[in-house]
Amino acid sequence: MDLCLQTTMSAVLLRRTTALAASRGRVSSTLLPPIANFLASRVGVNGSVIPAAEFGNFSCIGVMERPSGFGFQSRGFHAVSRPLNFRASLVSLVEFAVEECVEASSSRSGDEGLEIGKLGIAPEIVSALKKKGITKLFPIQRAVLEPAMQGRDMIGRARTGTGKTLAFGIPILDKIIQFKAKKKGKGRNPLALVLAPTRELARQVEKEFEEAAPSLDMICVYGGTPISSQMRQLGFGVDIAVGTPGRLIDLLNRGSLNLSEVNFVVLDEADQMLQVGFQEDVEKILERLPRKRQSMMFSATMPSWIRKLSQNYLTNPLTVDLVGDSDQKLADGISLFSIVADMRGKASIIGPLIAEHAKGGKCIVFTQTKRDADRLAYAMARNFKCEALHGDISQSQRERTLSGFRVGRFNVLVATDVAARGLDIPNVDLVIHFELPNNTEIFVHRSGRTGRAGKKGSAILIHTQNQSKAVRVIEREVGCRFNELPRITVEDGAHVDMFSERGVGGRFSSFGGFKDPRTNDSGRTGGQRGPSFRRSGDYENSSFGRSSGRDSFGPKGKNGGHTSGGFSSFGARKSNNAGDFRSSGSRRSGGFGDFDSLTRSGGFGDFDSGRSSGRKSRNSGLFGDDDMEANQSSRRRKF
Ligand SMILES: Nc1ncnc2c1ncn2[C@@H]1O[C@H](COP(=O)(O)OP(=O)(O)OP(=O)(O)O)[C@@H](O)[C@H]1O
Repeated sequence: MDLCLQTTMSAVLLRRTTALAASRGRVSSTLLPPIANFLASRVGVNGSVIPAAEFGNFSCIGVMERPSGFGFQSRGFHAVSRPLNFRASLVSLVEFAVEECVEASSSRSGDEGLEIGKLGIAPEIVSALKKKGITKLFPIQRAVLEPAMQGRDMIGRARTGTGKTLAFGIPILDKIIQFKAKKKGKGRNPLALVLAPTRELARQVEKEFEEAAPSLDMICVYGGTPISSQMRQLGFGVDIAVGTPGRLIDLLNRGSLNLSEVNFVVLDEADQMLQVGFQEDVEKILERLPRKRQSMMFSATMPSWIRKLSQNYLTNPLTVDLVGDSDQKLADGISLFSIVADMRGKASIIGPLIAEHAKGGKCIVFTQTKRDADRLAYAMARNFKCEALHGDISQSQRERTLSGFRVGRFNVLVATDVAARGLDIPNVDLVIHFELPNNTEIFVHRSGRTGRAGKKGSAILIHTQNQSKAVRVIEREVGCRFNELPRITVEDGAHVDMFSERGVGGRFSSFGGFKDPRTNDSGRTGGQRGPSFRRSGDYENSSFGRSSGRDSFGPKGKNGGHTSGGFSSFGARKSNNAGDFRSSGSRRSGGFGDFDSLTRSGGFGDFDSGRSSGRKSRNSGLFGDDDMEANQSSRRRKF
């Protein structure tokens, strides 16, 4: 019988679940079946349903079906475990965790009992996580743990920075540790494979796995690094392989990588992995995996097309969606701002924005193109210690740049969307969208580099007056509201010109990591060294903090608040020339010229209509040799 595993529960049902839990006070574990039956009867699902709950702004939809028996028996993996392929003690303890989810929804109170140490997870993982200060499961981890331990295929969606890596990591690591303990031997071929879209993300996932399960042997494979050492390491034997598709295919083709024993495969950032142009590579890899395996897809964004497409790769997938369709899709801690600037003045307002909003922490500025990342980083180097990150930068420099940013050697990273997804860098307090992203998914991911793991942060979208309509589209699609910042005027002397030929091409166009060529100042990290500015009264009075619901949509008009006078010490030059870039003669293909597409495409509201039109061309030099930084100039802007 076809087990209907993807069940949509309406908000009403969620509330009923919550109300049910609340009406009974502390929900005992014995209530789970009645709740499940209640939900099942309402939604007409023939099976059991994990209660849904709300965690603050998290709408938790956890739907579970009867055990399908689909698992790992074919390889004898965990063959001696219970019918559901996991240890009985864990079952009851995970039920307890679910119970607490229900309770949390009613009381919004603490989550005692969710301690990882009490869930029957391998002690090695428990103590390793404890060392990192991780002692309790985050909601997505709670929701995923039980079905993942059962061996269920699944689609997992939760907001950025909410712990998806460990959500799929803990069950996989636990199973492999148990398996190895029983087998008492060293595995040769990987038992788990995680595919990530960028090298940096692959490394991060590997690191997180390694830290959580130090006894397991991991390999991380990606381009731009010598393949021979990866081949050697594979020869010694590994438990888990993490990598980007291009290098994985290379290793497969050379016969160094054998995926025939993979029991678990994860597509991290699945919606990017399955975009047109990238999907073929992923498929080539999936074809080499055993048919019987557990497959999971995770992302903070799951456009409708991916749910349909996922049927090709997953068997009876369970959807665990903590975002939902109607809710706002950004992490709770992110305050959103927008600011109008004309094309030429944009670079000049970044300094004031950083000084005001980064609060001494780190800032990532996202550009649309690699060239603009170089130009802007170069131009900003006058006042800030900053570096560029994009796919044309050598891998070794990319790694130096990222680690320098992590440790605070410099505090401003100017990056293309190669850094938009997944990267978990501590203390990023501010994200600046220097240009509109191509679609709302990218907006969500870029913004999600701040406000992670319950922390607070700000994201500022810079746009021209002409792009106001696109900003409204983002608000609608993401379910958020921008607080508009007063326009910033810049004094002539303080103008940052990213279009002067000094910063174009040549020296800085294909590598990052440059220092301020003029001051050679290496003392301050991220501090503003440039012209001073001050806040206007307007600015102080503007309301900060993202409004999370429609009720808080203020009375401010669409473009209200564009008063001059913000940062009045810059005030000599007041820019009213929105759009004048087009006539400046500096227009480059694929760069700001893209903004024209706003008027050309006329395509608002098509965010969910299909996949990105990004194309991958290994030979074009527009991509790293294997990761998935899209060629920005070839992408169709959806706004
Ligand atoms: N249970 C937990 N308790 C405390 N911190 C946690 C927990 N789980 C994960 N974290 C931390 O939260 C941060 C964000 O986790 P992670 O990178 O997995 O988020 P994500 O949901 O994958 O984000 P993105 O969608 O941006 O990829 C990491 O620093 C991670 O170590």
